[in-house]
Amino acid sequence: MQTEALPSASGSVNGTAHLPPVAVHIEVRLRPSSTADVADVATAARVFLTSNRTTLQAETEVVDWTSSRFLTAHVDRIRIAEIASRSSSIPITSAKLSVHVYQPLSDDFTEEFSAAEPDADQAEESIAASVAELPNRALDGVWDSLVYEDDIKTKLLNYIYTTLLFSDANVDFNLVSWNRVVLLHGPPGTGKTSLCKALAQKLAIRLSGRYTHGKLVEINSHSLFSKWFSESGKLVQRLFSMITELVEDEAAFVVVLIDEVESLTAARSAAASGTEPTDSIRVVNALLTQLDKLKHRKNVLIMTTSNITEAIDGAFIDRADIKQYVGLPPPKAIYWILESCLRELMRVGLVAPLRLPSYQVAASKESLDNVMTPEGRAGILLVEIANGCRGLSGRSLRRLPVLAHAHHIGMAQAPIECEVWMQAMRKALKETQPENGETGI
Ligand SMILES: Nc1ncnc2c1ncn2[C@@H]1O[C@H](COP(=O)(O)OP(=O)(O)OP(=O)(O)O)[C@@H](O)[C@H]1O
Repeated sequence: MQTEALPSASGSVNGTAHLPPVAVHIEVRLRPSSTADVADVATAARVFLTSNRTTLQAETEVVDWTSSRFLTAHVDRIRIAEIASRSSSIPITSAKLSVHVYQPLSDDFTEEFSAAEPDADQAEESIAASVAELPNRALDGVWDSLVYEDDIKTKLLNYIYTTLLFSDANVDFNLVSWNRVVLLHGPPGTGKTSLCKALAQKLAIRLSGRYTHGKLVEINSHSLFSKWFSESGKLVQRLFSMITELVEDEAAFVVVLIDEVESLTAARSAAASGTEPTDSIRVVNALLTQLDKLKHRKNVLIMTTSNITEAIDGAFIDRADIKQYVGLPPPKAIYWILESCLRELMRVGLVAPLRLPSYQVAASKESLDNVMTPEGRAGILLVEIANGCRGLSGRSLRRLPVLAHAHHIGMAQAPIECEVWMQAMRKALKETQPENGETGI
């Protein structure tokens, strides 16, 4: 079994004197031009970390590896990803390093799948799905950019670990079964689609020991309910035969993403109440049948998203192994998101560099000692802004720096002091909040 590629389900420490080593996942990205042997790069990264680190901190970039000529020639990013422990930092002596070396492809490796018959006139208008090769450069870093307070990301990774473990152990499907379907639901702009794509990328990196490559199939739900509606049932069948073909390649791990799944599955209940044509029942039934067929495959995962959970067909919801609510971010997550925006603007030179304190420090009374330093003032101001942003989606938050610049900074010479930029964000936030307190951004 090769399930060690993902963190264990609990990751907890057992309290005995001789603790087993803790799995630490290191992700190493090869340069596009590198032809180095993956095993050599993994060894070099392992040697570098064990000789230059005393502790390892989860979710951090390693930046000082350029002292290794071999790594410099072949690698452009090393990241300490997850640590399978409750603690986010562990001594290197307790760590069992799992090094995952990958070389992402460019976006050009995306194909489109038309819903129409190959020779039909409407072929161009009816793109039913796109298929991207993974790992993909466009998706690199998305996983790290998504911030949730409750550990949604670990939950998803642990679910995949469980399904791999159960599949490898040949658990009898008649006795214990699962459907390989995940449903993320919640308000718009909370990162559901991004999280699905980021998970697909993560799996392609993490499972590279057992699958040589990954595929992300994005289904366009709307095109399945096209104006050629009576054709939709057949269309679902054709689409899923294409997916089955991909899944038959056992060297590939395939993630199928169905966004706004309610548009596909609401139809059956509407049909039952007489407001939808019976064709739509056929589409939903075709979809459910096809999903049932895929559950026996080891190398596939169906990720679905919805903004309106109430509208989803009950039979579909019942098939989802994980139904995860993805809500609006709380102040702590808002702080992290805005801080990541500011860090990016500092990286490109639009904002003057400043080391912002963590949320815990900035929000606690102890930090008042630092209130007079630029870092302390900036931290306190950012906490205030984060509190004022309650109720905003991640999408709106990532837009706030743009509005701040457009409305309040304009032509001023970069780099702008961080505090000035934050004041501008505060003004932009106020302007978008109508009298009743609801925000309009
Ligand atoms: N929790 C979050 N942390 C960081 N960024 C976030 C978060 N939530 C949303 N975003 C950002 O908001 C943008 C929109 O996210 P995305 O389209 O994935 O959301 P969604 O929930 O699928 O929205 P919709 O339902 O409207 O399609 C992305 O750029 C994403 O990075």
